[in-house]
Amino acid sequence: MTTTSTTDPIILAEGLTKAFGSSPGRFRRRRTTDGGFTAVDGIDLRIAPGELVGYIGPNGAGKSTTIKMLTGILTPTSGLLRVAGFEPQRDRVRLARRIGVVFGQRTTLWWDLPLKDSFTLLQRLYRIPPDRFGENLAYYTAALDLGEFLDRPVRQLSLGQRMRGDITAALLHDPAVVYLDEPTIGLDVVSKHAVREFLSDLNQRTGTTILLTTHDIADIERLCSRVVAIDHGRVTYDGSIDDLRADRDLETVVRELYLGRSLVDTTE
Ligand SMILES: Nc1ncnc2c1ncn2[C@@H]1O[C@H](COP(=O)(O)OP(=O)(O)OP(=O)(O)O)[C@@H](O)[C@H]1O
Repeated sequence: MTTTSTTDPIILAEGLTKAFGSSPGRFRRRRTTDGGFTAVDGIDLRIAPGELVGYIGPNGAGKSTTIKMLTGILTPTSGLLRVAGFEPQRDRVRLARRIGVVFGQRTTLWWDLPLKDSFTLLQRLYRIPPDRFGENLAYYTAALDLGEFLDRPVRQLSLGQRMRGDITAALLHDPAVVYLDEPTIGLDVVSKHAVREFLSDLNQRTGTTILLTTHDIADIERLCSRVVAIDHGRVTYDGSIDDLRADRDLETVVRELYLGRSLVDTTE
């Protein structure tokens, strides 16, 4: 018998902090007299396998910095961090097999190569077995309607086509956790809808854990049963959008979440 349960978090952060421009432990406030800056300021987060969580807040709140720590790109200044049982910055290579990342404002695809060649390179990089790769590529080609531009160089793709390519690239190796940083930014209404429906289906079909950063409240409404809002590097709300909507209209919810006011303790 084991004491571990299926509800053990797949993402666990305790007191997660990232300060730029100075040494660990020197920050008590976000801006410091020596010009340093605390982008993420003691975040606690527990995300269970299979959750689809919206991670939102105003510009500069610290969302991308958090995601960069969750992938191992940035090293936390202090605090505890585990993703799929790994310490991201120490186990970056092993963790890479368990996570997928999409940065909506950038592509991870090879610009001059046909889209399908990027996928083949990723197969080699992640050592995806040929059968599995074939199945996944066929699935995503159909689900995201990639067929007509698989042979086109990435630089010739529209934003919506490129985004669908990036999402596929992040999923070909069957990651347990996917971070999506603004996956619908700049897309037209139809493409946004297609991406949302795809993500919802992915989450339900495979149980992939998804952490989604977005400024589009429709993404949150359609996809996320739970929202974590941050501002000035601190969590201001962690709960369901329905709880917020019980006594507020949507416009007020959006304003409060994106202005970063604390919805937890309104006496502040
Ligand atoms: N390498 C860095 N050095 C110094 N400051 C940084 C660095 N990276 C980010 N910051 C600062 O940390 C703060 C948080 O940035 P971050 O990119 O995490 O915000 P964000 O919530 O993702 O914002 P947005 O919604 O605009 O993408 C910002 O004020 C940013 O200027």
